[in-house]
Amino acid sequence: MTTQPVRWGILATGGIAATFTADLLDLPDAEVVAVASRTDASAKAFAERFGIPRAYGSWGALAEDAEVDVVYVATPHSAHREAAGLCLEAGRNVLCEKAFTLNAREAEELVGLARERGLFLMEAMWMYCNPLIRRLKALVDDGAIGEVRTVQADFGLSGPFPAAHRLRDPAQGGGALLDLGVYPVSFAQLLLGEPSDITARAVLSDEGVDLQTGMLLSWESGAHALVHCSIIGGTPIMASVTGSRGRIDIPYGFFHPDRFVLHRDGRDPEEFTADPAAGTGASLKHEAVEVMRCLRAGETESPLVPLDGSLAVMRTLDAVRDRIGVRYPGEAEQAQVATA
Ligand SMILES: NC(=O)C1=CN([C@@H]2O[C@H](COP(=O)(O)OP(=O)(O)OC[C@H]3O[C@@H](n4cnc5c(N)ncnc54)[C@H](OP(=O)(O)O)[C@@H]3O)[C@@H](O)[C@H]2O)C=CC1
Ligand SMILES: O=C1CO[C@H](CO)[C@@H](O)[C@@H]1O
Repeated sequence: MTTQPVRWGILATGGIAATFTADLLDLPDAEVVAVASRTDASAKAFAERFGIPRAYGSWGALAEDAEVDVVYVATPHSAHREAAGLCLEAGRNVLCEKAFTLNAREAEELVGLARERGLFLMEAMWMYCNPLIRRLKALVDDGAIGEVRTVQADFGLSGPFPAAHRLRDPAQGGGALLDLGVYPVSFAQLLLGEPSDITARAVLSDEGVDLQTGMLLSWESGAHALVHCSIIGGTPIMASVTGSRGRIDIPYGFFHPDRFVLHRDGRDPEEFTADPAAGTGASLKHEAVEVMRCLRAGETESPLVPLDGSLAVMRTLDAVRDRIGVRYPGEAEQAQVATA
């Protein structure tokens, strides 16, 4: 039996759009049929580079393309709501880059749209689709280290990122938290769910984005997560999960691992490594494969990256930003509308 390829549309032509498109083109059951940009020139250049048949100079034109099965939204965070919303309203399924949106309110709107229309929507939290992260979660859920007491995870890059870079620009949802902190927070919440208490401290830039943020997330069980992110310092980018009967350590690059070590109390350490046949940990193919599996199975949500999980992460990021005093342009007005 032959499988019809899933027809992808790419919305935006920046760094991750190119990486993801290259990975898609390597999958035999995926086809990239269209790309959209804010400008015709950029859409055409991207289409030529990757051999994509249709190039649109507007997001709306891609959203209206009924020959597209799913759109990958790869804009800066500030535009996820608008771009993904346009696509959902026009009847397209959507894979939307992390952080899912600027804030939980926007995320709820997208989830509402998708659920009302019976369309597929997923945050591109590729870490959750990584085979070793899935293995780690299964081990923890099966009690391999007992009851989880502490999660530690960090993601810091030294840059330097110039003031014009999206990571420093409030108008693009810049800062360490939404771009990098979303990984350690999502890691902790994968294992422990939504925290009941949140403490955070940050150093802010002159533009008002967080340069580095330290967070202590707490759960009623007594579990803690110590989480850190930075765009002014290259941290180890490691994670560990400590339980009542052992610990799991993930080395550098914890959010796309090729290896981790399980220490069960009283036993020799056990090493888990990626199956090379399944692709490297750093591949974005794992999430693309999951999206296509869901579409073929008629599932509108991925069990690996559930929408309620993405909403819970956005609520945590909102709470952290509330503690550290980061607000993005337009958010003050949104809050007034919401409470009016
Ligand atoms: N999964 C992963 O490993 C990674 C995920 N990401 C996520 O992907 C998203 C994009 O990041 P990245 O590709 O690094 O960003 P880039 O700045 O490289 O690209 C973003 C693209 O979005 C489009 N765009 C739409 N609106 C704007 C705007 N207001 N200002 C600037 N560009 C805009 C532009 O494309 P055009 O000119 O065609 O309109 C631009 O090229 C972010 O959400 C980020 O968190 C980023 C890196 C890695
Ligand atoms: O999601 C991401 C993964 O890592 C990148 C850097 O290495 C980040 O900039 C990015 O946004």
